[in-house]
Amino acid sequence: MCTAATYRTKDFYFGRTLDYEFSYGDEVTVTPRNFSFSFRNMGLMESHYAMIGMAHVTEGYPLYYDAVNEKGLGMAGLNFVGNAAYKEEEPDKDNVAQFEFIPWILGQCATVQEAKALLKRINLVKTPFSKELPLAQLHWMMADCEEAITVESVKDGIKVYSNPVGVLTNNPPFDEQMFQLNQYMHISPKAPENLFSDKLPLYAYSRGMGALGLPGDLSSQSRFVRAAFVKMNSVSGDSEAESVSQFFHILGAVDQQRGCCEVGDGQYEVTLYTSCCNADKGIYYYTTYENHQITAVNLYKERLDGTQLVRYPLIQGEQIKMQN
Ligand SMILES: C[C@H](CCC(=O)NCCS(=O)(=O)O)[C@H]1CC[C@H]2[C@@H]3[C@H](O)C[C@@H]4C[C@H](O)CC[C@]4(C)[C@H]3C[C@H](O)[C@]12C
Repeated sequence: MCTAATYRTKDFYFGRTLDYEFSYGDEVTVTPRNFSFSFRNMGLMESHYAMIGMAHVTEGYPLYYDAVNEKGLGMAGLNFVGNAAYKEEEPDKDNVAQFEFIPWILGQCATVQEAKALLKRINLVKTPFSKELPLAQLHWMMADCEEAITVESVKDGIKVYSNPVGVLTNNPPFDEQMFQLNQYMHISPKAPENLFSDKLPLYAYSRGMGALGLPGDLSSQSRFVRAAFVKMNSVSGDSEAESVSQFFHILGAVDQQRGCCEVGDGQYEVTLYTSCCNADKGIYYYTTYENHQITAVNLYKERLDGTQLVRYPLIQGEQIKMQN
């Protein structure tokens, strides 16, 4: 399971948790403006916006899981197993493979509005990257500082939903996830009043009782509700440190600990990494399951007009600061 979220203070932040039972070999990867993307059906894109994000790089290609471009547009792919459907190529459409979707959009669009225009012509095709890396069944959140949308390629075609919460998890489809929020509209950060019966002396015996009923499990619907509640009620200062700290706290609400989500054969899904990108400043912050210290890579410290990928393997292992 995974959860993606946006957050706005003075700057705009976009990030996600990536939850899985193994890593493909993830690296913070900068794609400079003149790296040549060769699209399977759409030809070469020789110059484009620069981007930074988490990717598995193979055969010289950045297979992005999530990224933000130099214009502050962010995009993340999350599992959508059983619902994602990719198509055969169609004439008069932009036939883009699932693994090309992030470079296709972030390479050319500065805003969600521009992405929406491209999405009108898109057909996500079922071309796999390779035999070893078959199609990933995903849906995506795209966001800039103004708005967020969810994009799903399903049996009926491409669905584009406005995402007023700025949160995405996995199944079910996004419209159903949103509908479920209706079930939780009584939940509040404030202390509850006794509406149960004025004939009973009920009272709030503990802090936090306004959120009684907020689901605590790891299912994707429950994580959606929990992340939405935490994000929508989030309060923080607007400095960089306070904003980044708060962002990691928001996604901390849906963190997965080893042992709690068994996926078979003694294997457990865990939060392999959590990212938070300052989309205005191009700084990609991350923590990993093994390393809680926040590490960061700055897009603008690289030569943005370059042609070669710049790759940063994740720093692993707890970095514990001894105080005495
Ligand atoms: C496993 C990741 C999604 C994590 C997630 O949503 N887990 C939830 C599990 S579940 O709902 O509860 O089943 C996805 C997100 C991005 C995916 C990767 C990216 O799409 C890039 C390439 C795409 C290739 O087709 C496959 C390898 C791959 C490198 C993908 C491997 C894997 O499917 C990734 C890493």
